[in-house]
Amino acid sequence: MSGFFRLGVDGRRDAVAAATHIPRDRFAALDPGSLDLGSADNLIENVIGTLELPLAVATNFRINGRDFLVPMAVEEASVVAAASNAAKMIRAGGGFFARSDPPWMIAQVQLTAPRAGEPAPQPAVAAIHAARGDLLALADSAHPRLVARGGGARDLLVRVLAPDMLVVDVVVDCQDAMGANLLNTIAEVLAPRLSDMTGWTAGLRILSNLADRRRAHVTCRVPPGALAGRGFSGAAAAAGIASASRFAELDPYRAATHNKGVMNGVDAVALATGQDWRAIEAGAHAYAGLTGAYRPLATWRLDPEGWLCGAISLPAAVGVVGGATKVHPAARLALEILGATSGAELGQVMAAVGLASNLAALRALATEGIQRGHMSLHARSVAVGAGAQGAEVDLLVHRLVESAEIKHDRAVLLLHELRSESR
Ligand SMILES: CC(C)(COP(=O)([O-])OP(=O)([O-])OC[C@H]1O[C@@H](n2cnc3c(N)ncnc32)[C@H](O)[C@@H]1OP(=O)([O-])[O-])[C@@H](O)C(=O)NCCC(=O)NCCSC(=O)C[C@@](C)(O)CC(=O)[O-]
Ligand SMILES: NC(=O)C1=CN([C@@H]2O[C@H](COP(=O)(O)OP(=O)(O)OC[C@H]3O[C@@H](n4cnc5c(N)ncnc54)[C@H](OP(=O)(O)O)[C@@H]3O)[C@@H](O)[C@H]2O)C=CC1
Repeated sequence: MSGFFRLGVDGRRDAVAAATHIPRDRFAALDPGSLDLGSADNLIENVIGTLELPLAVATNFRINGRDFLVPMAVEEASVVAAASNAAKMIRAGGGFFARSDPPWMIAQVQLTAPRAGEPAPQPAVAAIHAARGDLLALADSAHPRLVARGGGARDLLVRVLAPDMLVVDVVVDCQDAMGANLLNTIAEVLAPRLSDMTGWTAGLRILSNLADRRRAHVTCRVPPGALAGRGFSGAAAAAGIASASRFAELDPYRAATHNKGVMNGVDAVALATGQDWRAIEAGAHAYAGLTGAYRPLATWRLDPEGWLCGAISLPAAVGVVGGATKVHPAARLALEILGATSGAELGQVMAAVGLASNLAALRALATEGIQRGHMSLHARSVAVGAGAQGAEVDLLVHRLVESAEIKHDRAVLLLHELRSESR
């Protein structure tokens, strides 16, 4: 869908409707105000309105040989352009290759010693291990329909965190749901039994957002020619990107920014498709720090032929059922446009968009710098913020980019000049 961005909003809706076979009139779900106040009032508490964000579609994504139009909701200019841009380069190498771990999440029950100063965790640990089968069956009894769908409790581990504190981790296959509510129920069902059998006190009963058993793994291989740009060769860009990856692997200060670039894409897909983005953020950063040092989520290497090879593993606690996926009309349509049929596939798309977002940013940073591409698109929101309307927006953007000072005060001044000239 080359040139998709040059169409107007209506033209883009026509193109997406034609590509997805979703009836054109359904796109009204993306009109302003489609989340009515009554529904909003039922989604959260103390509602006084709704907050709208632009919803866009990223192009060029081919994952495991299948084409996706990827809905993204974000307030930052250039994020969608960057993802589409990098996906086009990656497509030149055959696209993204993705696989998923099983949809396993962890429910935690905290247990504390009955009497301070007399800790003896071993008998409690032994009692829990001995009852493993019964405890897994009890967990399954909380969700018979999940078990019927092929999900349910898979494993149970006991870890001694301190002489007077244990945690029981129950691994649960939650199929196509994000799983938080499912797992919290299981933790609450197990807690009294664990307490009875050990004599220890049950504390917190909640899922863990470190979804490291449920990762999406995505790789890609990009021919250097696809990375060439204004005034730089593909080989130079590829080498610069591999070096940028090493920088992030060696320095947590850089890794944080590197991962911000990854999350530009991941969060935008999460928001558009009605996911719990706080859970995804928490999981991603906890995973990035799991080895003790904070690490980049996506890495890049040159292979012997000089192609650029990228890889990402992302905890993917996402679902195509439950949460807000059925309540928010725009999220519902976004999921339909994406056409992901399972939570695992949605996680793979998110990881692919994270990898693409990272590639676009690193390519710009390692060559011409971020400002040309990013700031020229950011200039549009600066122009609107300064009060430009209709045809004034393009004219003001042009002048702002020419002035190389894309700032609010400058935009107000240039808009004033523009209006005086046309009087
Ligand atoms: C901004 C571009 C894409 C321009 O890139 P360009 O070279 O001017 O683009 P092009 O005209 O050659 O077009 C190439 C493709 O890009 C897409 N594209 C191109 N323009 C548009 C547009 N207006 N709207 C939508 N899509 C666009 C589109 O897919 C197009 O293909 P086509 O449709 O022509 O076949 C490029 O410079 C770029 O990728 N820059 C990176 C920008 C970026 O990473 N932004 C994120 C914000 S910065 C940040 O938050 C993170 C950071 C940087 O700190 C992370 C880090 O440090 O690692
Ligand atoms: N720390 C955190 O991250 C926390 C997050 N949350 C919130 O929890 C919500 C997510 O919890 P979650 O349990 O996913 O959501 P829900 O409870 O909304 O939905 C899951 C339910 O969907 C039904 N279902 C239908 N089809 C399937 C399928 N194919 N696979 C799996 N389940 C299916 C199941 O119910 P049935 O079997 O009865 O049909 C299942 O219990 C989010 O809103 C999140 O914000 C809440 C607390 C803490």
